[in-house]
Amino acid sequence: MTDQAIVADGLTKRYGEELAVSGLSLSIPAGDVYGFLGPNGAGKTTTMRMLTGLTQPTDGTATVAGAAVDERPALTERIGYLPADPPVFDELTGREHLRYVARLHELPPEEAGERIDDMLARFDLADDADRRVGTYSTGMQKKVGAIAALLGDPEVVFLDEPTSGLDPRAARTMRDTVAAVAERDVTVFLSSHVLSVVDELADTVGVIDDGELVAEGATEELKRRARDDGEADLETAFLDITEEAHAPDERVEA
Ligand SMILES: Nc1ncnc2c1ncn2[C@@H]1O[C@H](COP(=O)(O)OP(=O)(O)OP(=O)(O)O)[C@@H](O)[C@H]1O
Repeated sequence: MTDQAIVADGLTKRYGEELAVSGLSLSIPAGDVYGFLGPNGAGKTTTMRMLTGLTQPTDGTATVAGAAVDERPALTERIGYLPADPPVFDELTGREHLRYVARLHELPPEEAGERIDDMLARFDLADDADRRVGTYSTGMQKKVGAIAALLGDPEVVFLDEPTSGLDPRAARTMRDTVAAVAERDVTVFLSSHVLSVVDELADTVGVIDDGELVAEGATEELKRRARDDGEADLETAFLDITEEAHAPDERVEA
């Protein structure tokens, strides 16, 4: 794996007239936890869909874990993706769904079985593993999606709102799991509106607004930039950055 786990150069996505992501360039070192923040509609999910090969960029290029995002087989082998609303097969049980994902990653069945049992127990899903996913609550489906994203031992994992819909204990488990994954030098691209989660986990934060990256830096540095009185927090930094991005440009008005 190269030193940079995620490299994007001028990544752009246009939906008709709508410019969802505009000339986004990223260079994220391997092993980093990168918090990707932005207001509703800023372009976070669109960026993640481009970086995971699910949506083709209108312009620009990107490489994730050494695979170009249009090299689907090589890319999907090396990455995991937990979308905000993970797709699940209603007719399968939780365990069957995860076995299917393990087969896609060509995990040996015995190893897959052990890993699935371990993750189901960790997420307190063991007792429900043999029930149809269609009968699961939103939070239970999110847990299955998270296990599926991590099952193939990805080099880079994309997590869109990983704690939303989870009860406090499950949210804690999710945060601990992400921290443990990051300890193993997996690169984590984490998008969440829950800034305490990003603050806890992210080494670096990037802020996207109206499709453009408007700030990027070490989490602590971004917080310090927001306040110089020692009361720095990520929420203040986020509000300042996104307000500035929308402030009328006086030079243009003059
Ligand atoms: N399939 C699509 N067709 C048309 N427009 C789209 C499509 N997907 C996203 N968009 C538009 O692209 C922009 C960015 O959307 P995106 O879902 O990437 O935002 P987001 O930052 O993930 O927002 P949120 O925080 O609300 O989830 C929005 O204006 C959205 O309406």
